[in-house]
Amino acid sequence: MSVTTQLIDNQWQAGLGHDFSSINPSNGEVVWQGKTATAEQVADAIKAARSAQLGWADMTLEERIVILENFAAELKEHSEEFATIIARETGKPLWETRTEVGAMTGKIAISIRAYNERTGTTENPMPGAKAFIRHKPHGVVAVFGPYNFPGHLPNGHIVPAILAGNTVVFKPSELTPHVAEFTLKLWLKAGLPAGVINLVQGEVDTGIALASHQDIDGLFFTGSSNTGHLLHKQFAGHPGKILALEMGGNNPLIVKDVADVSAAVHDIIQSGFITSGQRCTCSRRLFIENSANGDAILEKLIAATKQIKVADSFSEDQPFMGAMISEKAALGMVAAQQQLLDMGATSLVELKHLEPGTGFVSPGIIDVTAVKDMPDEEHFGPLIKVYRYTDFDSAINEANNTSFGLSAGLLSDDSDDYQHFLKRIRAGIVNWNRPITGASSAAPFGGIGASGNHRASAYYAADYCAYPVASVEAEKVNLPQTLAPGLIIE
Ligand SMILES: NC(=O)C1=CN([C@@H]2O[C@H](COP(=O)(O)OP(=O)(O)OC[C@H]3O[C@@H](n4cnc5c(N)ncnc54)[C@H](O)[C@@H]3O)[C@@H](O)[C@H]2O)C=CC1
Ligand SMILES: O=C(O)CCC(=O)N[C@@H](CCC(=O)O)C(=O)O
Repeated sequence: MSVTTQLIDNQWQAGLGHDFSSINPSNGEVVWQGKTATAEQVADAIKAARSAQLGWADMTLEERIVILENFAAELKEHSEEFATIIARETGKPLWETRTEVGAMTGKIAISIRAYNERTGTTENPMPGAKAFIRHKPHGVVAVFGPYNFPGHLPNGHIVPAILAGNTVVFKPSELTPHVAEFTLKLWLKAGLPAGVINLVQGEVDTGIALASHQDIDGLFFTGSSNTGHLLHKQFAGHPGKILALEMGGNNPLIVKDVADVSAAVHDIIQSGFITSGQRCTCSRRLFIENSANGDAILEKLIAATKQIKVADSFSEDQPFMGAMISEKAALGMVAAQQQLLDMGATSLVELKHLEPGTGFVSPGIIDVTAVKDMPDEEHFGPLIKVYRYTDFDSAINEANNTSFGLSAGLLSDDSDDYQHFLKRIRAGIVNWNRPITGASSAAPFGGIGASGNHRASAYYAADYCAYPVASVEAEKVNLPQTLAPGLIIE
């Protein structure tokens, strides 16, 4: 049972709520056990963040950067241990969790650049005074993280938030408590002052206690669209609080006239099946032309999909896909596939639950061209839904026929096609002849519609971590040479 579950004011505490645990989805082993934070512990964490905030913001930017860079050094030093913890708790292959730790490390330098470029201080001369634009932190912000990148995605909110002078109460996914605990241990080694990042762990009730607390100034969320919508409703009537929502997608990838069929198949697989389909950017809908080229791509895709290696995170011969996050998630994908089959879809490669008690599934492809009234749902796993099309514009229209708008892509050798697509497609990430996953931290990252609330993360996270302050300043009060008409001051 972990007694280092909650970190409040740099003091580790056991939770005082109920038991919860995390399970390695590759083999059912219990990875971590602890108790949830109660509403009182959440309130204590917010109080600690509030007490620390002014002191933290009063430090110079350079002083805060030293702590952040120490954290990057700790990540580097403990990278293998950390990648192993992420792999055990999520089921992702080790090669992939190593890249997750790398992305966390890279986030520090990128956030510093973004802070200076997007929210730094600018000074402009004006007659008898100076005009300044500065940025100030909001205060205490809550950060909510998802399970699929339990290190990297919360880090994408936490690093820019504290860099800007905010303090944080972090509520990770209940499926990945060990990753969160290890992250905070590294922050402590980095010399983080008390109260700057507080960790509260638990399930939905802990999340509700944090999100609904009066004394937070904002909430940065990465997670499902359903939860994001609940939070958005909860924040209605609080225009003074900042809410950044990074949610899911029902992302389309259109393929049209490509000479290199193998390259197209590679990009389709990277888009649809990486992380066992558990990336918000994964393509869920694949549009393939009714043509000889389309047939060749589909045939090769089916053959390559059947050969995708699915195995344990630590297999010597590393797999492309590990287990999904849980057996429940795996069975959910089998049920989603069955629902589509019942609606008239045709299975091209069956997604199968591979081993009872684990999250292992094989990747699936299903042709949904004949299905009327397709549900506009994010199926968060390795199932590609194929739509055959004859007319490019109708494919683009159908690609846009979703309430989401996170990522979208076109595979085509014709640049005119891409210009046509780029103008019409509605999404925050639009790629051409590249996978639609693997977005860069050095670019804005966010979607439109049900995918977000116009507060893009990654490079633009700086924008929601601080508010602008415009000032006109002069060293002394000066009487203007010319007074306004009708004004006499003697
Ligand atoms: N747009 C983006 O940047 C990304 C979006 N995602 C999305 O995240 C989802 C997968 O992550 P999950 O962990 O399943 O998301 P989730 O929405 O279930 O959980 C996210 C966080 O919210 C908390 N939570 C859940 N219900 C809550 C409530 N009623 N009140 C307050 N807190 C609550 C959870 O405990 C967790 O900490 C997928 O839909 C995926 O598309 C994942 C990665 C990136
Ligand atoms: O937040 C960033 O620094 C960049 C965005 C990012 O890392 N996106 C990844 C994973 C997001 C997800 O789907 O869970 C990606 O686009 O693959």
